[in-house]
Amino acid sequence: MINTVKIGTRGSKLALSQTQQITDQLSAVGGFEAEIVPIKTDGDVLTGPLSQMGGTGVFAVELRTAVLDSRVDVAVHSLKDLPTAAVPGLTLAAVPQRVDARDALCARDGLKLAELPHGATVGTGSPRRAAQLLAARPDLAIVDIRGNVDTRLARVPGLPGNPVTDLVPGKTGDLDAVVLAAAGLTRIGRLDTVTEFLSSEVMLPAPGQGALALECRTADASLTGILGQSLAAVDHQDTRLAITAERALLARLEAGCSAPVGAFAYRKGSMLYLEAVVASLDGARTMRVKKATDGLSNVGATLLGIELAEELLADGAGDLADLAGSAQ
Ligand SMILES: NCc1[nH]cc(CCC(=O)O)c1CC(=O)O
Repeated sequence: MINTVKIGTRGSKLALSQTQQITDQLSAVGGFEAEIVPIKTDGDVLTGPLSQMGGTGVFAVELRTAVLDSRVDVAVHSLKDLPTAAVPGLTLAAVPQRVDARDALCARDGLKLAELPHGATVGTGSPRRAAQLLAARPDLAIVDIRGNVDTRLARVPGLPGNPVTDLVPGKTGDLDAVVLAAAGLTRIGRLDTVTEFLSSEVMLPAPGQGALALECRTADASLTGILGQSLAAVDHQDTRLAITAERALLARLEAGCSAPVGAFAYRKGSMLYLEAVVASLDGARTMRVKKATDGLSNVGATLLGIELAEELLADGAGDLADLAGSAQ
């Protein structure tokens, strides 16, 4: 029997803030004490372009190991950073309600995407974002950036909340815009930097973007235990359906987290819709598909994802993009 529930998370400001919120909910529902335990992950330690670090799940592996080792009882992940392959001994016990899944443009001088000057510099480390930006605006100069959300925002001069800094190439104030997930900006209280929320016609988010994943040891997921019950209470069925479809598509494409693949699913009435895009890295060629199912179950959602992936593969998505997402 667990007395104090240990909740593992990455140590970034974003991770700590989202973990604090969900921990408050969990302990309120379960009536137990909870302690947040920051775990250092490879993704925090390694430097270099994220898209070249190879492999999937740099952020997730250490957290998962900590749960398996019983250093913590629950891991809180950003769902989009969680590899699709199941890990024996771990259960995805809760997927809380998703927040805004969109990507957001944070540009200087209040500019929107269409208003950026010809050849403007836009920072992102994500091939998915780069490809879709270039599909909309082939003239843009995409700059590979990484670091935490505040570090990325600091690259754009004059954004609300940025520290007052000079232009330092490669560091501060040197880009016209950056693109980040609206969810992350909300969670650290910096949504006021957004100059445009990118619509799904322009940019489909990463599978799972805006959602969290709570993993625990399979033995503790049982609904007879207080932890399993509390996790079940924060699970959100529509979000789980959506992310199940998105992740099934990603898995069937055998695409890594840095592949130029976007996907977004949502329930409307009695139907579950799934939209997806696969793009060449230069944005010159994109394939977009959409499909719906009335099978509102995890099996129905999984089949939807698989079927849409197979449509993309039959249309040649594998030739369009390096889906394994290794070298750029
Ligand atoms: N890969 C980094 C990452 N992982 C989760 C988020 C925040 C958004 C979310 O929870 O989906 C971010 C930052 C970003 O993409 O801007």
